[in-house]
Amino acid sequence: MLMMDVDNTPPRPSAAPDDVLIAIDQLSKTYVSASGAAVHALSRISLDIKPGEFVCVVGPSGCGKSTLLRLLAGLDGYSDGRLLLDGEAVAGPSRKVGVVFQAANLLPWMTVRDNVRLPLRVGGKHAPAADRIERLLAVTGLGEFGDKYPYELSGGMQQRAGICRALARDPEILLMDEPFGALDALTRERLNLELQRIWQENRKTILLITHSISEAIFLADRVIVMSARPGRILADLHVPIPRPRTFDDIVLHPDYARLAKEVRGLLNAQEHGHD
Ligand SMILES: Nc1ncnc2c1ncn2[C@@H]1O[C@H](COP(=O)(O)OP(=O)(O)OP(=O)(O)O)[C@@H](O)[C@H]1O
Repeated sequence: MLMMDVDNTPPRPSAAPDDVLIAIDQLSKTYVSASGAAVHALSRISLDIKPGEFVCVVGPSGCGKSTLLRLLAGLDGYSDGRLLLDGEAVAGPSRKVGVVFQAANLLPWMTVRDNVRLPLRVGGKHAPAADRIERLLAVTGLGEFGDKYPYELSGGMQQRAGICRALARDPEILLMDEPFGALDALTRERLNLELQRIWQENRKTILLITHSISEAIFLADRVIVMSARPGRILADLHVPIPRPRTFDDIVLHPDYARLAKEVRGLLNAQEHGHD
């Protein structure tokens, strides 16, 4: 008998394998509420994300999606488990990571260009790559708006500026928490198309949280479905639909219908679990 036929599965190595950029291993997070009660937000989440993958996370409200993103961004500490970015334990915010939240949070007294440039200045780079900033503005349709102030922009444009700012330092990983949640449906679809294009051009690794099943399937290589709190992973669904995708085409795709039904079924079961 060949030795390799024997099932002696090795223990998980301490560093993630080369083809894993984000390694989440048995990750748990418990908050202590103002009244002193323990709030179990995440329970033993395990998930590996490869470089260049586009992963969308859906789940019921309060299931710990934003918590997961904050832990990945190094903005909060975890209670148990392991969290590695590029083989290194997350111990705080990293230059490898850009974050986009639901509100663009642009500084109102700075122009769009200065807002986008801000992470480079804060990061101590004295000669921010002007070309790069201009290219980012152009790619996101803000080429003509660099000198404007945030109040002069629509909500969708502000959100695009927020994406530019997150990309300014050329991070390997982009974490997006409901980035288009506050926008009208058409603007949201347009920005989904733009994000698809930006991702295809740059191949960042993206983890995006959304409440929209169609947005998740449209954008993702994988859709992760989380349970009600404490958040666990219920399903990790591969989206085999070729890119570039359009909304008109994708809704007619049999895999779209199959995946949407599966995700909806899982989420509905969670809602009923609360009854
Ligand atoms: N700082 C905190 N202190 C105590 N509890 C918290 C804290 N932050 C979040 N929680 C709780 O942890 C749970 C998960 O919150 P989180 O914001 O991660 O959920 P979510 O899935 O992103 O929700 P939503 O979809 O509504 O944005 C919730 O019950 C929330 O009340």
